[in-house]
Amino acid sequence: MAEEGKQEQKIILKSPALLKYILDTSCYPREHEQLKRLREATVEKYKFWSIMNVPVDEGLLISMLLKILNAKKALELGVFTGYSLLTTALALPHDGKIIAIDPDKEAYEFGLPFIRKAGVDHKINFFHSDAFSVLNDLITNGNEEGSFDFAFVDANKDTYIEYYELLIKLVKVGGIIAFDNTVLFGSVAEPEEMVEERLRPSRKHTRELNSFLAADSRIELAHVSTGDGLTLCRRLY
Ligand SMILES: C[S@@+](CC[C@H](N)C(=O)[O-])C[C@H]1O[C@@H](n2cnc3c(N)ncnc32)[C@H](O)[C@@H]1O
Repeated sequence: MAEEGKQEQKIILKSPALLKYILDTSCYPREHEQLKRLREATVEKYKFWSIMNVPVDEGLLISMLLKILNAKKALELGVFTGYSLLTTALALPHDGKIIAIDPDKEAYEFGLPFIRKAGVDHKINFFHSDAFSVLNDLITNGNEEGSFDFAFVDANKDTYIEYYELLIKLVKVGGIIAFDNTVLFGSVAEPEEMVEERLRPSRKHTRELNSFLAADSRIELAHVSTGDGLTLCRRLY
């Protein structure tokens, strides 16, 4: 299927066949019906750009992580059509809350009917905005420091370190900040001249982020080989 082919481009496993095996055996059969419909509708409308949706294996991991954390309050930076947002909304309890931020309202509204059908839209507060201003506002005017269990960052790569400095204040001690695309199609490990020119700025920012996080004593770190790379940062103090 076309959408499976797209996810295979994110492979960091031994072979595309191995990823297909994992997706077919353990992931697609476990995918919530509305997530599957949202994923298929996104492929239909956005074609190549549907690759921006978080892949199914990563979604299942995020869902389990949220439940292990007993998370009630989450932040999401970069919503697009809402695959990771719906994943998060399904994993939080009935009274859970998510602040979701994206300057692209049209893509969010495209995914909203699937979120509504899943019965979890009441948990979401969508901000049609750049993430930086909302995060600053939550700190300065919202008195929200130390109140979030989980933050998922899947937005513009050039300001991930700036987002991190705000998010480390907003998540509680023991809470998790998760950064997506931290291997960036494998480009982080390739010499710059081998990387497509359009990817080079994001590759540079992602490499800087990875080194920065690895050296930061405020967090416990796990760089997880799923999807396009998922870095989990658990706030220690
Ligand atoms: C990779 S997509 C997010 C995919 C989404 N997590 C999913 O699973 O479907 C990246 C999104 O980041 C958004 N974005 C770009 N700049 C942003 C910013 N400054 N603040 C918040 N979101 C931003 C884009 O509009 C785009 O929808």
